[in-house]
Amino acid sequence: MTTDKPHQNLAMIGHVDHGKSTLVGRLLYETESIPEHVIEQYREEAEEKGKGGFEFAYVMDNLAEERERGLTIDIAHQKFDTDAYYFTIVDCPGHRDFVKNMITGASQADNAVLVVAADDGVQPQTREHVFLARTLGIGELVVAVNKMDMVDYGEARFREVVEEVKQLLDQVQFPTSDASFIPMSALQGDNVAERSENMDWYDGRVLLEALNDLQEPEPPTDAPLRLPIQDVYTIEGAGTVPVGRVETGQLRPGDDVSFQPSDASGEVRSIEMHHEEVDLAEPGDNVGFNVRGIGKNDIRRGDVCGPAADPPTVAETFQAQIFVMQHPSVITEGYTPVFHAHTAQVACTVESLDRTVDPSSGEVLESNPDYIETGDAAVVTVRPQKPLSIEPSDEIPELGSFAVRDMGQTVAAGRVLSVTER
Ligand SMILES: Nc1nc2c(ncn2[C@@H]2O[C@H](COP(=O)(O)OP(=O)(O)OP(=O)(O)O)[C@@H](O)[C@H]2O)c(=O)[nH]1
Repeated sequence: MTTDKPHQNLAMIGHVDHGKSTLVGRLLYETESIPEHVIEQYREEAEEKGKGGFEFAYVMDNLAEERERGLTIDIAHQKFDTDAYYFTIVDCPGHRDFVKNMITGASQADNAVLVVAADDGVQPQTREHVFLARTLGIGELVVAVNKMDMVDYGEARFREVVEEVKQLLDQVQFPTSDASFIPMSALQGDNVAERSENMDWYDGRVLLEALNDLQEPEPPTDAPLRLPIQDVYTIEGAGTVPVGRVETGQLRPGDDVSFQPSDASGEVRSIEMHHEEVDLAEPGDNVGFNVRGIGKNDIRRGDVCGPAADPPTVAETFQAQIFVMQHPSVITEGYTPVFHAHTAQVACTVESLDRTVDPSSGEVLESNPDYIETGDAAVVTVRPQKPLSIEPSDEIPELGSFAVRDMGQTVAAGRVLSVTER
C-alpha cells in the first residue's frame, strides 16, 4: 500500500445482526481487497460443490468459517481504498476492547458507518452505538439502511427507517445530511459499489461514493503538544528514551518540555522516528526522544509530555459526562473502578453523581440521583486516586476521553467537561 492518498479509520456500528460483517465483506469484495488467491480458492470450491454461480454469500460463509477456525479474515483492521482514501476498518463496539482502543488512540475512528436493518429499524444497540460515537468524537456518520431485499426494496419502509434514525441523530445532535442515508443490501450488493436496479426510486450516492466524499480528517496541529508516554527505555549511548505517539501539537529538538504528573522537565536533545533522527514530530507520529537531565525513574508510562510553558493539566478532580454501557448492578457514589485515559490507568473514585441527562438531548433528568445503571448518561465528579493528567475534551479532545473498566470489561465511556487542577 502506498501513501499517495490520505488515510481514514472507519468504525462499523449498529445493532447485532444488522449486517456489519456482511457489509465489510461486501466492501472488501467490491474493492478487490480480499486477496485474489482466497477468492480463487473459493471460486474453485464453489464449482466443485456444484454451487453454480459464484455467489457473494459463499465468500461470506467461508470467511465466517475461517474466522471460526481462527484463520481470521476478521472484520477488524481490514483495509480497502476508494479514489480519495485508504480506509482501515476499526473494531466495532460489540467487539472486545473496542471502546478502550478508541480511547487509547490505537484505533480512534475518524468516521463511521451506522448499519440499520430495514426490516428491524432502530434497536437498543443502534441507540447505544450512536451515543458512543458521539461521546468518542466520531466526525461523520453514513447511515446504511441495510437488508432492503427483505422489505421488497420498498421506498416507504426506507423512509420510515430514515425518520427513526434522524430522530435519534437529532437527539444527540449529530449533524447528518439527507444524502447520508443509503438504502442497500450488503448481501445482494445493491447500492454498495454499484447502483441498484432494484431501487430506481433512489437517486443518491451509493455507499462507496459516500465514503469517498467524506471530509478529510484534520490533523489537530493548533493544540499545544500532548504526547502520552507509552514506555520509557534506557538505551546505551542515548540514555533515557521515552516513547509515545504525538496526539496534538509539535515536538522539536531544543524544545523545553514538561512531563506530568511526574513533574519532570528538560530540553529535548533529539527525536527518533523509525530509527532515523528527525527534527519535527507531528500528530500521529510514533517517536522516541531524549531529554537532557531526565533519568529513567523520573518519568513513567501514563505521563503526558507537553511544552514547559503550557504543561499538561493534572487533575485534583474532574467533571465528566459518562455513558454506562454495561454494569452488572448499579453505580453509586464512592465507586472506584480503573479509568483508562490515553496511556494512563488510574483508579478513580466517583465522588458525586451530579445529574442524569437524557443520553440524547443532554437535558437534565434528575439532579443528584442515588445511583446510575446501564443505559444511563450522567454527569459525575471524579477524583483520581493517584495523579492523572487529563484535559477538558472541548480544549483537547484527544486527551479528554476515557474508558471505565471494571471486572475485565468496559463498563462506561466518557468525556471530560472540566478539570479542577491540583
Ligand atoms: N437478506 C439479507 N440478509 C443480510 C444482509 N446483510 C446481512 N444479512 C444477514 O444478516 C445476518 C447477520 O449479518 P452479520 O453481517 O453477521 O451482522 P453483524 O451486524 O455483523 O452481526 P454481529 O457481528 O453479530 O454484531 C447474516 O445471516 C447475514 O447473512 C442483507 O443485506 N440482506
